[in-house]
Amino acid sequence: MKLLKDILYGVSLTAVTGDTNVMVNNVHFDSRKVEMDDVFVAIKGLITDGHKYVQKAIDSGVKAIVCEVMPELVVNGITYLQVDNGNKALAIMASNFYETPSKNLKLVGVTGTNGKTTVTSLLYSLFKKAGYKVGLISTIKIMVDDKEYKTTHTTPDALAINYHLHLMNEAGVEFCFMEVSSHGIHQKRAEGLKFEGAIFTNLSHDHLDYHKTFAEYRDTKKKLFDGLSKSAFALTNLDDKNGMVMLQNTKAKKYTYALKSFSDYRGQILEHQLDGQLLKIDDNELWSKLIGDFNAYNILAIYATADLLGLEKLEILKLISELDNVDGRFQYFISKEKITAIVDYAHTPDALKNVLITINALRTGNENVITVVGCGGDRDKSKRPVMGHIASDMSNQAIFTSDNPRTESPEKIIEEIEAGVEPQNAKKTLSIENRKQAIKTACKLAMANDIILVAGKGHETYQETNGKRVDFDDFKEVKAALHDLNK
Ligand SMILES: CC(=O)N[C@H]1[C@@H](OP(=O)(O)OP(=O)(O)OC[C@H]2O[C@@H](n3ccc(=O)[nH]c3=O)[C@H](O)[C@@H]2O)O[C@H](CO)[C@@H](O)[C@@H]1O[C@H](C)C(=O)N[C@@H](C)C(=O)N[C@H](CCC(=O)O)C(=O)O
Ligand SMILES: Nc1ncnc2c1ncn2[C@@H]1O[C@H](COP(=O)(O)OP(=O)(O)OP(=O)(O)O)[C@@H](O)[C@H]1O
Ligand SMILES: N[C@H](CCC[C@H](N)C(=O)O)C(=O)O
Ligand SMILES: [Mg+2]
Repeated sequence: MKLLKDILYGVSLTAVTGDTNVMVNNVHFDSRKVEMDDVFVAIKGLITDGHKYVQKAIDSGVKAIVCEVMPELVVNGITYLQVDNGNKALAIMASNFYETPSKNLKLVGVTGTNGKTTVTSLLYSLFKKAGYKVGLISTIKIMVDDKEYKTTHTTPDALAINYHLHLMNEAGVEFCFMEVSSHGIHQKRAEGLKFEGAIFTNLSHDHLDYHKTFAEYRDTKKKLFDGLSKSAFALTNLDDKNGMVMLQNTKAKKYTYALKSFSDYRGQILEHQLDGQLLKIDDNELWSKLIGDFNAYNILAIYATADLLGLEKLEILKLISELDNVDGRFQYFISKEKITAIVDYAHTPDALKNVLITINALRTGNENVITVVGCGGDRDKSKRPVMGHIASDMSNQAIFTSDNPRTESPEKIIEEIEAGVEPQNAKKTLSIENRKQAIKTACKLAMANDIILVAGKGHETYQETNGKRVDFDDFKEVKAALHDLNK
């Protein structure tokens, strides 16, 4: 049990009815989870409004209600706290409830359209290899040092973040690397956290269904940097058009990394092949198993971060050379018949383009590139034709298929992807709604030395249709299909 008054520390209250000197059990923002003596925080969501469930929470025995709008009838014995923003209040209360766990470790947030999972996961592995206890909050999983927890979001809700940071405190974790998505920032899931530093990877087209305009999307990402303290570091990609925008209003110490411009951390690509690339960073050569210009940026970002967090430069370079690809990010294998199959989480136009540039740069002769790709349902529709254009223009054959249709019609999504195909590329495309069949077809079409790219789902192990998830793993599917065809 905790004192309500303590949990409310730092929350700006506009009205209070009842006693704050009471003991409470837990904090929740979902009426279906509250129990006796909990606090219920009512949040205005996109689908429904938490204020509608205040009575239900009271029926379940809560002691206090945090709300933006006071109910007309207040119940005796319940404490009501009015706030301007329920999401913000929830985040501060979550941090207080777990005794500000972010201040007991060095927390680094990573934001940007692409590369967050790659950068956070690589930093987690690098610091583990350096002998530290490390935490990770990512799209793929949450790690409390060696213990793995499942996650449903890239940036979980404030209670889940602070709960896991608290577990990290208990386990003696010293560094935690965390993805900070634009939805997460907008819904204030990371509000009240004490960041040691923040990293910006890049900004390109995504989530324009949610943020409406690109400027709004950019400004949401920027808020992570605006909120940093003077002692924190803010590290940005200087080659990205919006790299410096992120640092405009930050109080933190500013650092830059780049491949093309003069920057604090400068890198150069000397050589690249399918199994890795040779880079030059700070006058030292470094071999990395991760390929593609985009990974050169990711490597520079982790090099700079490790340096800013106090690791020795030469040790960092040695450890980077030991790092493997992150699950579902340019994960590849070569079949008996020398067909290369690559599974990659490219689910945005920019990521797809980067991956195809990287693949095309690896071609040595007239081998074909066959791309299997789809776009998620209930997500930004405007990226669909753009991805259709990129896939068909940059591959010899593009097969459009389903990628988590969610509540939308898979055929309609595919039609929207097809709409971006230019007439001269039309004969290079096929549409096969069933992803398994699409992958099989790609494998049938492939000949020795060809490259198959299966894009969009990366590490995901499911296909989601109408709220139901069925097991599906691109890497297993493409491996099995090539094997069955004896390739
Ligand atoms: C669009 C979006 O981000 N929605 C998030 C939002 O849900 P919402 O606004 O729809 O909430 P709602 O259903 O309207 O409910 C409003 C409130 O009423 C409460 N409620 C509801 C019903 C009830 O019976 N009782 C009750 O108390 C709910 O708990 C909630 O507090 O708040 C929920 C609770 O935190 C999130 O789970 C949910 O994420 C949904 C599932 C989601 O798919 N989010 C994706 C888009 C997302 O966040 N993605 C980013 C990564 C994107 C990227 O960068 O690529 C991420 O960080 O994962
Ligand atoms: N620095 C980068 N710049 C551009 N593209 C990248 C970069 N790093 C990775 N990618 C591409 O984007 C895909 C997604 O990468 P990653 O999962 O690291 O991004 P993310 O930001 O975590 O995405 P999400 O928003 O879904 O969490 C990769 O599979 C790769 O194709
Ligand atoms: N974090 C991204 C992941 C997209 C992955 C793709 N496979 C899809 O389901 O759209 C999102 O929620 O938009
Ligand atoms: Mg991610």
